[in-house]
Amino acid sequence: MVRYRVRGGNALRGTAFIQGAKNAVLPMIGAALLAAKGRTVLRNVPIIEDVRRAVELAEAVGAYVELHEAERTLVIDASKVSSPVLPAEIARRFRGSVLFTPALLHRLGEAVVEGVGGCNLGSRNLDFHYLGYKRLGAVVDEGETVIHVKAAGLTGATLYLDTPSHTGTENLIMAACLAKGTTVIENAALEPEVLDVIDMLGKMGARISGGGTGFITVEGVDELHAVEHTVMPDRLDAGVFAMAAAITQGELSLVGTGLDLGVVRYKLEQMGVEFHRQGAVLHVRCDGPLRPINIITDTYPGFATDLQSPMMTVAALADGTSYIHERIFDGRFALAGELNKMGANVEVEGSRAIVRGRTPLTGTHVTAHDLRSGIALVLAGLAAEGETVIDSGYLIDRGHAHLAARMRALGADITREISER
Ligand SMILES: CC(=O)N[C@H]1[C@@H](OP(=O)(O)OP(=O)(O)OC[C@H]2O[C@@H](n3ccc(=O)[nH]c3=O)[C@H](O)[C@@H]2O)O[C@H](CO)[C@@H](O)[C@@H]1O
Ligand SMILES: C=C(OP(=O)(O)O)C(=O)O
Repeated sequence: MVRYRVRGGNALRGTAFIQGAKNAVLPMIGAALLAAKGRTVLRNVPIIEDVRRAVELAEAVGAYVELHEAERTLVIDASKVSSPVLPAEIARRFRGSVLFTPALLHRLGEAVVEGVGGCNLGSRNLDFHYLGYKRLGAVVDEGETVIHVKAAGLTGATLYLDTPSHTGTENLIMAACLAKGTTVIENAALEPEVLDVIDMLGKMGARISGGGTGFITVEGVDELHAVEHTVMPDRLDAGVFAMAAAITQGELSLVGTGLDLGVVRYKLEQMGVEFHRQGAVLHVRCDGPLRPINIITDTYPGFATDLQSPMMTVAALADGTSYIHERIFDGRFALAGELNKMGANVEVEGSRAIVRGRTPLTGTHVTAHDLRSGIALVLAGLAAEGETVIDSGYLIDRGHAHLAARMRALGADITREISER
């Protein structure tokens, strides 16, 4: 079992190197399997557990994969993909497994999904994915545990998503790329990671327009070819490091952020955190008390739900009462109980949380219930008095690469341990 141990009180200072985006690299690995010939090269790959699971899953269906960790580079040869089965023991360990379905459908005419994992955040339906496949001509057998999707060939259609699902949009784009004719996806997701995937698919030969507008048009092509692509920076990793500077009264230069932090930056600025861009480097510092904040999570360009938990930690350290409204997931407040064990005062009422700060935080033994509550507890540990022990660190490692080493380089007192239980 992986465990993080954090001793609080150190201000974080220095240069923080931001990793490549988890939520872009996973669909890109799925996209690489669409190329029947050649080798795909992905650069700036974050060395996280989800990528390791995606590599295992790609190998399980017959792809040849090299993960060069030091070079943060993946080489994928999908020419020998031969098994339609996404085995439960790998697929149930991460959400990104759902992104392998379109390639298997196109390459083998079927996909057998033995399970899909991911953070436990309440209901996480896949009905938009399966309804979309059906409208493109696939047959979907939804068994109790195994889902079997079959298609002798897909044909373009007009698709509508009730809400702009992130992986749903990526999956339907990938399904439409090699379908016959034109597909229109209405109410498509606008996330920058989706646009990065569209960029890669375009290089592969796909004909996709409308990315970032909510209405995506895909003209089907006969084949896609292997390409080289550099994964965009992880805006969630960047947000966490910005918050780490804020709550430790530190000063960080974020390198690799590339994109603007958007609403996260504006919210932190409202709390009293200062940002300053110098060319490609984003500086963040805080040397005064934090003000309370109101947050409403939403799809892009709204406040990302994946930063809601880390922001709850920041709010607990602000002087006054903050309000958080979680609108994407119906079970994403597991952090509250753990933060309260450390001395926070967080009250949850349905989809809303009231955070009464500032209360001094004291280190104790806490549990990560999902990736983002895990990293939020690391943040709490950085600002707490004494030692915070966080289990299970595997969940944090699902999405943040070399976290302890990167934070230690900035002055944090944090270790990653492998424990017996
Ligand atoms: C690997 C990946 O990219 N994960 C991200 C992706 O997850 P994921 O793509 O799973 O999230 P979605 O955008 O699909 O889900 C958002 C909401 O829509 C609902 N829904 C979704 C699909 C569907 O077919 N039916 C349905 O009802 C879900 O139950 C959930 O309440 O976007 C989430 C929301 O930004 C992020 O938290 C995750 O980090
Ligand atoms: C919810 C998340 O991930 P996943 O969709 O991979 O479970 C996340 O990254 O916070």
